[in-house]
Amino acid sequence: MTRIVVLGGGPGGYEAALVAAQLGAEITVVDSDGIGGSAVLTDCVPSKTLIATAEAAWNAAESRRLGVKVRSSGEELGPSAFGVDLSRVNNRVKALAQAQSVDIHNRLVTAGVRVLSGRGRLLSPDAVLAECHDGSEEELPADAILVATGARPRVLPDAMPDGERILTWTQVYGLSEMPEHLIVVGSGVTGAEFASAYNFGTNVTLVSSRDRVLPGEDADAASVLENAFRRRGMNIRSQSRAKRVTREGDVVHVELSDGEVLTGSHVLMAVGSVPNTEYIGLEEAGVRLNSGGFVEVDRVSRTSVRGIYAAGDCTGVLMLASVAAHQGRIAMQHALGDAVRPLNLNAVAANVFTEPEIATVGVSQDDVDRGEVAARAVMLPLSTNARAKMQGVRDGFVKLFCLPGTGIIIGGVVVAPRASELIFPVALAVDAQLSADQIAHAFTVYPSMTGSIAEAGRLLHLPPS
Ligand SMILES: Cc1cc2nc3c(=O)[nH]c(=O)nc-3n(C[C@H](O)[C@H](O)[C@H](O)COP(=O)(O)OP(=O)(O)OC[C@H]3O[C@@H](n4cnc5c(N)ncnc54)[C@H](O)[C@@H]3O)c2cc1C
Ligand SMILES: NC(=O)c1ccc[n+]([C@@H]2O[C@H](COP(=O)([O-])OP(=O)(O)OC[C@H]3O[C@@H](n4cnc5c(N)ncnc54)[C@H](O)[C@@H]3O)[C@@H](O)[C@H]2O)c1
Repeated sequence: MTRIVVLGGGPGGYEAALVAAQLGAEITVVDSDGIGGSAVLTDCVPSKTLIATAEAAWNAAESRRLGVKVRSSGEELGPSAFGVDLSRVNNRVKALAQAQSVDIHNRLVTAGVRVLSGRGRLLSPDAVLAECHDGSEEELPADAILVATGARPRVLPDAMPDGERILTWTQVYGLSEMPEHLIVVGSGVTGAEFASAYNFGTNVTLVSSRDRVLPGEDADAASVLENAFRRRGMNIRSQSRAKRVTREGDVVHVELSDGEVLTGSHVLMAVGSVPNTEYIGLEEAGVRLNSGGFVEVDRVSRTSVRGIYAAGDCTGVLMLASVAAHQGRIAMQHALGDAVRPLNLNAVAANVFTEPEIATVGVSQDDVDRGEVAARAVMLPLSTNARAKMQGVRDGFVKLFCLPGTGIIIGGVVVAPRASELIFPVALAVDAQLSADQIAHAFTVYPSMTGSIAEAGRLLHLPPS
């Protein structure tokens, strides 16, 4: 039986373990912080649970625009009528994350995977040492090793988190009361999502080092989001870098690189991640890391050393739970001689869970504008969509990209509430190489937001020449 050892029990590691068990391998997962990894315990699952509360609060507050009022008093409910019990919210967040971790642990054990709680380290390209939390040590011989150790928040030396008022995103769930004034440093996906979630009931200032929020996303989408943020009272400081963060009793000061000092009650540092690739024997085993410390891998998750694979955030390849899981599964399929489809980043769907959400798949407007891809594009604002009007949706659009000659769909963007769900037909079209005409031809429900996706397909139709 092929022996596989996985370092790390996040989506990269646990999804790989499930595939390896199904393919008949003898598999051990060594995980240091809890099965499910950061994705389940500190990052993806907790943040989306927090955002679910923010979304519910916004919908309630906005409901008066649709005619909802308090029955007994006859009063309309404005945003000031709603508050958030952060202690209750965070208890729910932590309980849900823990339960999800237990579920995954049970799935692994049921599938026949051995789970060791502790830290793993490579002794050689074919052996791992597990230093278990119960004080024991075990040497695990391996025919193949998967490194899926993830990443952790980047910490700036002049902005050391104290876990109380200067926080990383893993520490916010310890708060029991809403911050009076939250300063979010960093306007990447993490910063934007937290700024959006707290933009209900809290003063939020977003410090963005670039000229717009979400510099890596579609510029039209980022501009819609920025307008929505400002409309709800968020203070956005563009082209501002945080140089130093200090605490003075109950207040925090954020010194910007132009010398200005912002004062708030709490700071959330969202300035990126660093990979967990140090002190685990990678370089000693000959595994090549890039200048940022990420493990170099090819499209079937092989590292520079035969028999050692890597998956997920420790590789720095599109840091998403879905991509980590995919890389992990591919690694096991390759290691165990199953059929493998190499990773195709052009078909990855991703979503920014802000209000509104921004979902993307395939080529981007930037790729087209830079001339890297030839495409025809169409953008349809949701303001023309009947369902959006009925639902009181103010912001959003659908954008599709197709190849100029064949009309094959190669990418798209949806900005809308629940864009994460609406992007699926576009992702399917990209993966299955459907044409704009095929999208246009499929029935959509009337009225529905997806009607705008089909309409965008119709707008891309070329008349016979
Ligand atoms: C705030 C935030 C929100 C996010 N939201 C989303 C989202 O909505 N959707 C999405 O797709 N992605 C999201 N992501 C990204 C997603 O969380 C990561 O891409 C995902 O966690 C990567 O999975 P992984 O398995 O590589 O690593 P992780 O989930 O980090 O798991 C790695 C595990 O390995 C353990 N480990 C480390 N070193 C060792 C060792 N030596 N031995 C044993 N174990 C070790 C770690 O403790 C951890 O438990 C979010 C990220 C952040 C920061
Ligand atoms: N919904 C999701 O799928 C989701 C959510 C969160 C994160 N993620 C993933 O995690 C990865 C990391 O995202 P991220 O947003 O954590 O990191 P990031 O590196 O993408 O963004 C960090 C931002 O902080 C800025 N910054 C750095 N130092 C600064 C300073 N001193 N002052 C002001 N700004 C500063 C950077 O310029 C950058 O724009 C991404 O690949 C993302 O896709 C995904």
